[in-house]
Amino acid sequence: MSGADIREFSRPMTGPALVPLIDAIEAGEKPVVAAIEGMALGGGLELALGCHYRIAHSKAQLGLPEVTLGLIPAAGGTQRLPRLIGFPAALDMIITGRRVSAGDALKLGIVDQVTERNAGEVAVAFARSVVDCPLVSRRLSTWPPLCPADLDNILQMALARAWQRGRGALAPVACVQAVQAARLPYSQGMQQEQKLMSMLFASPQARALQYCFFSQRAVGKWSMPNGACWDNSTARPIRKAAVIGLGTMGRGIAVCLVLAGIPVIAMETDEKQLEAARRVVMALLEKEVQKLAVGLHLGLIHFTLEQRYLREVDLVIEAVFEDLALKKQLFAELSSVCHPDTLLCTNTSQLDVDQLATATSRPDLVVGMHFFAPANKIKLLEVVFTSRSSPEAVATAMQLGKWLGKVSVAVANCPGFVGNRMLRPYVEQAGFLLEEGATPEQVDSALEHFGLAMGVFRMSDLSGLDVGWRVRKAAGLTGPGVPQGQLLQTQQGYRYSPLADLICQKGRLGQKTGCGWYLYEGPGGHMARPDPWVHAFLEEYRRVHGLQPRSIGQQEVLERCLFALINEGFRVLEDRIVMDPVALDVIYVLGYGWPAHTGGPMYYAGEVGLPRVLGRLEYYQRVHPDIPHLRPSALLRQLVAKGSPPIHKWMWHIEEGSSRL
Ligand SMILES: CCC[C@H](O)CC(=O)SCCNC(=O)CCNC(=O)[C@H](O)C(C)(C)COP(=O)([O-])OP(=O)([O-])OC[C@H]1O[C@@H](n2cnc3c(N)ncnc32)[C@H](O)[C@@H]1OP(=O)([O-])[O-]
Repeated sequence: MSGADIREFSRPMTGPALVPLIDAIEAGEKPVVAAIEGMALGGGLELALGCHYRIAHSKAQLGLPEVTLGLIPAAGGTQRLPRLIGFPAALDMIITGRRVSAGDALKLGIVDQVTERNAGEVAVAFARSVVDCPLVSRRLSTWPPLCPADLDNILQMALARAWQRGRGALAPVACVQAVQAARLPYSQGMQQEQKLMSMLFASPQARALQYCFFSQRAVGKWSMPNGACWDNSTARPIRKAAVIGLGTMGRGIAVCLVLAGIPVIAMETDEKQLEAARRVVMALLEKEVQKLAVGLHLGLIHFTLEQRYLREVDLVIEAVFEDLALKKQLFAELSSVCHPDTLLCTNTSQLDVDQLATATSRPDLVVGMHFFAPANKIKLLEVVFTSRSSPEAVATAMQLGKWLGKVSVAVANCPGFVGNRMLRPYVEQAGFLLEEGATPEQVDSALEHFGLAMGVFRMSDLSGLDVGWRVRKAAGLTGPGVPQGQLLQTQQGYRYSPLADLICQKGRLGQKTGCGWYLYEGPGGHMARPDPWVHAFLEEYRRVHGLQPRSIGQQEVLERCLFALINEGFRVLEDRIVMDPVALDVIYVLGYGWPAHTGGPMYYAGEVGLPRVLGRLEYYQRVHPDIPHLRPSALLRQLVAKGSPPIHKWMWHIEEGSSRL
């Protein structure tokens, strides 16, 4: 049972109230045994906690995921679970919303028995065996709370962890407060639980998180401009796959495939790189085997230097060095080496998938599968289709993503696809703010205070400043033939900040070199500290170029960076790169650390108010007429003119607009 019907949250709840129902079961004189066959989540687990005994099938999963919906368990879970398994374990489950396996639930004491047989049948037999046993000790709400001596410290640490998990998110903090009330008598604790739930239930954050829940499922119902979509396209079975290029991304992708039980040919051209990859991949798999406690055939993966093994695979994912010529050459080779029906996928994050398709004899079987680092952790997968990609190829890549535990989002091929395309104006504004007087830490703290997992400069240092540098060189924006560091340098007619290029030229590439926008404890360090060298560098740059620094507030940082990103999102919709704005929100929440409790960039724009977003962009565009990314998109203007319809109606206006053309 997956808990309360989330769809009911936006309308009056129907059916019997759960709390009195569970209390009545618990108080009853007949032993009630919960049989947990599949999922016991949220209200489902809370109902089971009100029963006197719990039997779970070995494949069952249990959890209280309410926090992921901006809520708290509100049918006694915050009061019964700490009594049953203690405060630390209960806090961990409730603050994270994570699911536990039946085996772990047995170890924790949540269930009384785990069975490989039909849980219902076992529960009936169990009920018969306890029919004469007294129930008084089985009523959790009557148990005294198990208050450890250091409970205050445990709660303080839980509060700090709750805050760290989602800066600005209300629900994790409320979870701690509700569990804290389990030190009181049950009825008083329940009053606190209900009070906190009432505060959260109608909150904008709860609505935003529930929007995220449904959005991540809606993107599975993908469609393409040519009318192909999820329910008229058939995915092919993937009996064996290959990963070519075993750098960081290739290794993560190979791990994903093996964990999904798909045999993998892991291929490199360099012996040393192959051996290094073998060691890393096998270590990652060993770790997953221990963590997941599942049987895994490590023999599923075969490391090789030889292309001949590629003949037997159904799908190839290349993750070689991000160089177009190299990838085109590889795709041309794959055309002749692989079986004619083999899908050829690229993990490129920036390069033109259409050009790769052209390099093959099967452009219809070429799609992008853009994983996000670390590939075996980040749930997002951008499936990039070209105008020639067949619906079957897209359906297969989307399906494979799901098998790998990813949320696959189908996007049309364009520079940067969706995530990186929207990121460009965001990063660009951050650079301009440095020129105008801000420091990297001022910009980052404003963005992180908003809730982003990492500010733009910390994120750049993590991924490596040379990544963006290579892209700008390829775009002809910088490099040996391009004049460097001139006043508000214009490139291709628009304002361009050379700051990142100048930093890279100094060999400051971020964490990997021990310095970038920040200073680290050494190459590979992670502790970002403000760097006096960067401050002096910025002051000198402004002096040389006659730039009068000014104090820049958090509001301007957020508006310039986030609204520029949102504006590009509207352009992505105008260009029909995706067919639904929820796709942009899913991409940013899952792939770029956008705070889920605000719904995602496009949902957030609706919450802020489209007229305000438009007005602020118009203001900044007047102040900075040489920055086209600040020019409000036509769709944003159109939506405001139409009275700012809700997000699920935006695409209708695009259809309406394009049908008028
Ligand atoms: C009084 C308060 C009591 C309590 O404390 C509050 C709660 O219980 S709060 C609730 C706490 N419970 C949770 O937070 C559990 C939320 N659910 C999940 O975590 C996963 O769905 C689950 C793990 C159950 C299955 O994963 P999977 O196998 O990958 O499958 P899937 O995920 O693709 O879902 C298939 C379809 O079912 C839909 N749907 C699913 N659950 C719900 C729901 N509760 N409601 C409505 N719909 C739901 C889902 O939208 C999708 O619809 P569609 O139209 O086909 O796209």
